[in-house]
Amino acid sequence: MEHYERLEKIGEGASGVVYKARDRRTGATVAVKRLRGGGFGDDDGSQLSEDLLREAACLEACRGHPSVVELRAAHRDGAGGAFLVMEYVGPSVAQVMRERGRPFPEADARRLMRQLLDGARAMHDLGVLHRDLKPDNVLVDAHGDLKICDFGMSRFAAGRAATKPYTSPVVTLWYRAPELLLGSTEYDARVDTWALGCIMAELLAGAPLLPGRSEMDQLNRVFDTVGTDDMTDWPGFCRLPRAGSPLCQRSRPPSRLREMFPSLSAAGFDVLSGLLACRPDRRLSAAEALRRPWFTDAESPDVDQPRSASCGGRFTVRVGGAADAIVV
Ligand SMILES: Nc1ncnc2c1ncn2[C@@H]1O[C@H](COP(=O)(O)OP(=O)(O)OP(=O)(O)O)[C@@H](O)[C@H]1O
Repeated sequence: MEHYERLEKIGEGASGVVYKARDRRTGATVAVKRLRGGGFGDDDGSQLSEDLLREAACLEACRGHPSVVELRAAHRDGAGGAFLVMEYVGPSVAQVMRERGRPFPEADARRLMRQLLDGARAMHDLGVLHRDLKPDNVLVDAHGDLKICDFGMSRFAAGRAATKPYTSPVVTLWYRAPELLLGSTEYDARVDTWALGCIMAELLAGAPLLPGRSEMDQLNRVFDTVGTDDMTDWPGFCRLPRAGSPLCQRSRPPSRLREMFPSLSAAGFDVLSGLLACRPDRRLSAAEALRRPWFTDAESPDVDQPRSASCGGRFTVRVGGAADAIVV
């Protein structure tokens, strides 16, 4: 890690500490994530963990997409420290929203959601599930564009053994899809699109949509907000570990979502309610959401277009740059 001069700490979470740093060779400002237990000047000799390998592999798969933070390198040092070097982006959406203190107008929310959905569509096409989308894990660059970060919970969906269940719980509570709250271990990319629905609501309202205090409180809030009609007639429902919970038996009023967002256009509400469909098989995928009129009929297409021409196949727009010393 002698190539990087550590500047200030910019974040800390469950999996590691993130520092702003300067690449001594190029002068570029980068973000260095040190896996908890690794070292950045204070090595404790731990091994590069499986988690870091997975995070680096998922980031590398998505590298080059403008809505995904760019991985520059993954390092192991002699002492067993483990680091991810990324482009330095800027503050998180969570920080920006806290400082801003008011909701985003619908046109801005649409521009931001287009970028997030475009990134999600690309990662899902590549078989990557993020599994921890939330405003803290979306960064805002100097142009006001968004980049998804923190692939610490991510994994590849493709190629898994059919018998191997996914981990549950994943996703920070407030953004956790109902099937996860009900204990599903056979979920898919729609857990990410639920989280994106929660983020969309937060951009439009200026406050979290479903700030639960416990898993059961979270489930209660989900059902009280979007109703249960569509969930309980889902064929997979009765196989969910918590389907027998009294919370699922209680009768609920229909969805309150529309009354919570009265000034949102019909096209905007179509996307919001589609992302927040309780039943996962009726929830919009990222690709489907991007085909809805809210995006396709945008009034100002010239200023509201995605930053890459296409995210199918390899998105070549920003591929390049120095993927130096990838050691994964
Ligand atoms: N490339 C980057 N550029 C700028 N800031 C970053 C970058 N990567 C991470 N950060 C900052 O560091 C914080 C923590 O990073 P990250 O989410 O990857 O760590 P974590 O340990 O997995 O956190 P958590 O447990 O909260 O999910 C982010 O919320 C963000 O504020």
